Amino acid sequence: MILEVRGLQKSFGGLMAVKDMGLHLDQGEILAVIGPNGAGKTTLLNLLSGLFLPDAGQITLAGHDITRATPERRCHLGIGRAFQVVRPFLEMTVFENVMVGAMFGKHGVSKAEAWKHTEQVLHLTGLEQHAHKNAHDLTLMQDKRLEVARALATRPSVLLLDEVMAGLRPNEAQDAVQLVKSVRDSGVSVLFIEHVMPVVRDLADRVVVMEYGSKLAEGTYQSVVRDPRVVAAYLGEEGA
Ligand SMILES: Nc1ncnc2c1ncn2[C@@H]1O[C@H](COP(=O)(O)OP(=O)(O)OP(=O)(O)O)[C@@H](O)[C@H]1O
Repeated sequence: MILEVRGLQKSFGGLMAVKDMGLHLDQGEILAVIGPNGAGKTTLLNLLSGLFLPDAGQITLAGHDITRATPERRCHLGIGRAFQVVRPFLEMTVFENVMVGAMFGKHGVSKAEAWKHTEQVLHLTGLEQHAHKNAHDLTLMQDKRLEVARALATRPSVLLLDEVMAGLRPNEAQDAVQLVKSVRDSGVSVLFIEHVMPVVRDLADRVVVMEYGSKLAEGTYQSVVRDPRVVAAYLGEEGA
């Protein structure tokens, strides 16, 4: 087990966004976190990456308690994150964007090592031929690839993906599925939030369903989509 969450809790004013939440991510696993709007998925990711601190509960990464660590510390310890809204350094090239992460993601990396790692990440993410383009000249799919590449530049052991497929056409989403599988095959465990169900079906080894800040169900894609509690949670959303 690479990542474990126990009894996690986070309120905003009177609203309990995450409530007694628990989950684990195994080494080399791709785990989907799904759930209706407002279920607490993004808040969970923010707690994992250190953007928010929880009111209660514990997060461990490879056995280390990171519950109250800063985002920078978590990055150094091996948590990488890619966002739905991509924010590369627009005036820099693709190569430079990845190089920044490779230089600063871990302590004591030489420029030569960072350069080599950048080349490897660009190869893995299919951006080699675009390495010298400016970041503002990329297509949406290339933007997503760069977002994943920037997260990988910091050499994470766990990659958190926040709806990275949003806005992609179905054939592009399939390319993105292949990209995430290649990332896993390179030794990175992946936890992703996703609303596009075919992507969840094709990508996830296991699915955790959240509702009202807590875990409602977990299992294979086929088992959770047939779970009457999960069906009811999603139908409730449509009826709202
Ligand atoms: N910074 C914040 N301040 C106040 N309330 C917040 C904040 N972040 C989230 N919330 C509230 O917490 C609840 C959970 O939100 P969250 O964004 O985590 O859900 P989600 O499952 O990611 O939803 P979606 O699928 O729509 O992105 C919502 O009711 C939301 O309005």
